[in-house]
Amino acid sequence: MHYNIAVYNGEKVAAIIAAAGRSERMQGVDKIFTMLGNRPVLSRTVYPFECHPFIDRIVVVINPDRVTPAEKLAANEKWRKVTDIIAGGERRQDSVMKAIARLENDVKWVIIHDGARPLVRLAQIDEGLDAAVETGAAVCAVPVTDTIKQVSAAGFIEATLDREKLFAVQTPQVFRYEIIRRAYDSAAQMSVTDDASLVENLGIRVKLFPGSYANIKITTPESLATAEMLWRRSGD
Ligand SMILES: Nc1ccn([C@@H]2O[C@H](COP(=O)(O)OP(=O)(O)OP(=O)(O)O)[C@@H](O)[C@H]2O)c(=O)n1
Ligand SMILES: C[C@](O)(CO)[C@H](O)COP(=O)(O)O
Repeated sequence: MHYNIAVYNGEKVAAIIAAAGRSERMQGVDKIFTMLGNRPVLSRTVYPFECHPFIDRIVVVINPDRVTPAEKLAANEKWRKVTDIIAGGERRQDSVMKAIARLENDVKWVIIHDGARPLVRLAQIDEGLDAAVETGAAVCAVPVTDTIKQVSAAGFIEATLDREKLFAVQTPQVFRYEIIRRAYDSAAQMSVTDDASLVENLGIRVKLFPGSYANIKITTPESLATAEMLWRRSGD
């Protein structure tokens, strides 16, 4: 059953959980269903969105081979807000595009989040919505902590970039529905690694809001080990 009661400033908010990747860098572990503190990573990721008072509905995009396990998980977890579990596409952006197509015009805000970032906090959802009010687009990010070099194809340093201006962008990424829909519609030929890139391409300013060094993306076995340590430390 879907309860239509949640709004942000009177406007409906949908979340998209992009979880349709192939976990190719995980050496055979399906990172979306692997356990983190006795619960699958996907459960951990969906939970803050399921609990959040502003989120009305959630679309989960899943690898085509894993739709049935995801549906079983949704039933076990008794997720009330997950209205759609759909098969993803080839690239992350193809998966997100399929999810956006599921949303109707009555949704005013869309929060896009990686299924592989289970350590997102409830407060980051609030902060993202508040940050997005100004231009209709906001992404969470942290200052980079390494020195970043621009390198030639031959492997030589070309430039040392000014670290003060460099941020590592995470998810959640928050957009007005009309903006993200237009961004995805207008950039079918572009290949991007995050949703904000498509919005930037429209010439719309994207605001940063504080991410967290704990909001890691599980990408490699090492990052899963880090996530487990961070999860234990969080005390949940
Ligand atoms: N076709 C795709 C590819 C990725 N993702 C999702 O986008 C997020 C970020 O992608 P990434 O960490 O690169 O995940 P994978 O694509 O699974 O990783 P890999 O490249 O190692 O296969 C993940 O939650 C992943 O499930 C997606 O929904 N659809
Ligand atoms: C969207 C993202 O998580 C922001 O950091 C990231 O760009 C996803 O990249 P990936 O290549 O799909 O891991």
